[in-house]
Order: sequence, then structure tokens, then C-alpha cells
Amino acid sequence: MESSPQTTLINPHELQLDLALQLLQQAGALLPEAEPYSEAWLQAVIDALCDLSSKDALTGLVNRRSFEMALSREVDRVARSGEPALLLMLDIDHFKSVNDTHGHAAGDLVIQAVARAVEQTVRPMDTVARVGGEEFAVILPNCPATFGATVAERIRERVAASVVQLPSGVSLQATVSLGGAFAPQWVRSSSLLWMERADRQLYRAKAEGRNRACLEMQVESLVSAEEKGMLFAVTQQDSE
Ligand SMILES: Nc1nc2c(ncn2[C@@H]2O[C@H](COP(=O)(O)OP(=O)(O)OP(=O)(O)O)[C@@H](O)[C@H]2O)c(=O)[nH]1
Repeated sequence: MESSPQTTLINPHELQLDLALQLLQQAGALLPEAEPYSEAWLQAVIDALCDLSSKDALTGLVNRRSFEMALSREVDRVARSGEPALLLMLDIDHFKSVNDTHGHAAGDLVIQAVARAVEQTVRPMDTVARVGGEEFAVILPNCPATFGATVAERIRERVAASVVQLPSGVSLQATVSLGGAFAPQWVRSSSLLWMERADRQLYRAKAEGRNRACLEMQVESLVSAEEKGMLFAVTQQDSE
């Protein structure tokens, strides 16, 4: 490839990649098999770093930064397609007492067990994230209102049924409270508002006794079928 006089092409061998490679190795990421410092190898290193920076180290779930990006993509998608989407916020009940009674390492095992239980209950297309210490969020695209309560209840039951075996021989069971809200259809909204609405329901689930799911009533769309058609037409023209 020819370069213009102003462009300086990088020499891959001069890049300081030791720390990046150490981080990948320490995280157990597979190092690229391609010829070191080839274009394919560099791309694979960059891809692996992106993957690492979007995951939560303890659970392997999507981390908060990546979750916020996914949520805002979902807001756009719902506004364009009008498909229903549900956001669930989850919080482990009385988690502080697990740490206080059994230690922080036991608390970590409980967080990992809850992560696996939630992940195994939802569809591969859903995004499961760890958004805080003992807080999780699930984005469920294309989730009709009638299915929302069922899926939230299924997650609650699956978590309550999981048993965490501590190295000491003690076994623990955790429960979660869940709050859910549907994205407003056909309307541009913010992911922050959506999270606040789901959080309010989570607060209600805690206040009503924990180990339960509370979902906001889905707001009925005020847009007529004709208007929806026009919205679609505009969107399709825009993208052409
Ligand atoms: N083991 C462990 N504990 C964490 C981690 N992150 C946050 N925590 C702990 O999570 C606990 C959160 O406790 P609270 O917010 O008081 O809530 P709670 O005890 O679960 O009570 P409710 O949510 O009201 O049912 C605190 O003790 C934090 O130290 C982590 O990564 N690992």
C-alpha cells in the first residue's frame, strides 16, 4: 500500500503490546494463532481486548458500560420497529448478611451462581449484565407483555432453587427481587428513563417483601396503525 507524504504508517513491532498480552493471558483469553504482528494477529488482539473490556471479571457477564450501550441500541430499535422489549433489574436479597456471615469469597460464589441461573433461564438473544455489586439487568428484546411476568417469575424461581456449595461444606440459597418495565413503543426515549422505571419496580418488589417480581403495567401505544405505517415508510426511505 502506498502512503501519502503526510501519512505515517505504524510499524507493528514498535507497538508496546506486552501489557495487553499479559492482561489477555491473565484473563484466560485465547491468544491469536495467526503469525505474530501480522494484520490478522493485531486484529485478533484488538478484538480480544474489546471482548475483555465489555465483560465483568467475576461472572463473565456483560459489564455495566457494555450494558448501557446495548440498552441504548434497544431503545432505538424499539422506536423504529415498535416491537415490545422488557428491561428487568435484579438485586440479590439480604446479600450483605451473606458477606457478613460467610465472608466475601462466599458472597462472590453466590453472585456467580445467580449469574449462571439468570443466564440459563433466558434466551441467547437476551442480554444479561452485572450492573453493580449484587445487581443484574436483563434486556429482553421482542418480549410481549403477556410473556414478561412469566419470564420474570421463571428467573426468580430458578435463582431460589439454586444451591451454592461453600468449600466449608455449608450450602447457601439466595433469592432475588426483580423489577421490570417495557420500553415505550414508537417513541424515542432515553435508556436512563427506562432504567429508572424498572428500578422503581425493583424498589417496590423489595418493599413488598423481596423474593418477588414487580412489573410496570405496559403503556398502551397511542399511535394508530396508519401512523405506524408512515413511521415505517419514513424509516425505510431514510435507510435507503
Ligand atoms: N462478595 C461480594 N460482595 C459485594 C460485591 N459488590 C458489592 N458487594 C456487597 O453487597 C452488599 C450490598 O448490600 P446492600 O446494598 O445493603 O443490600 P442487601 O443486604 O442485599 O439488602 P437488600 O438489597 O435490601 O435485600 C454490600 O455488603 C457490599 O459490600 C462483590 O463483588 N462481592
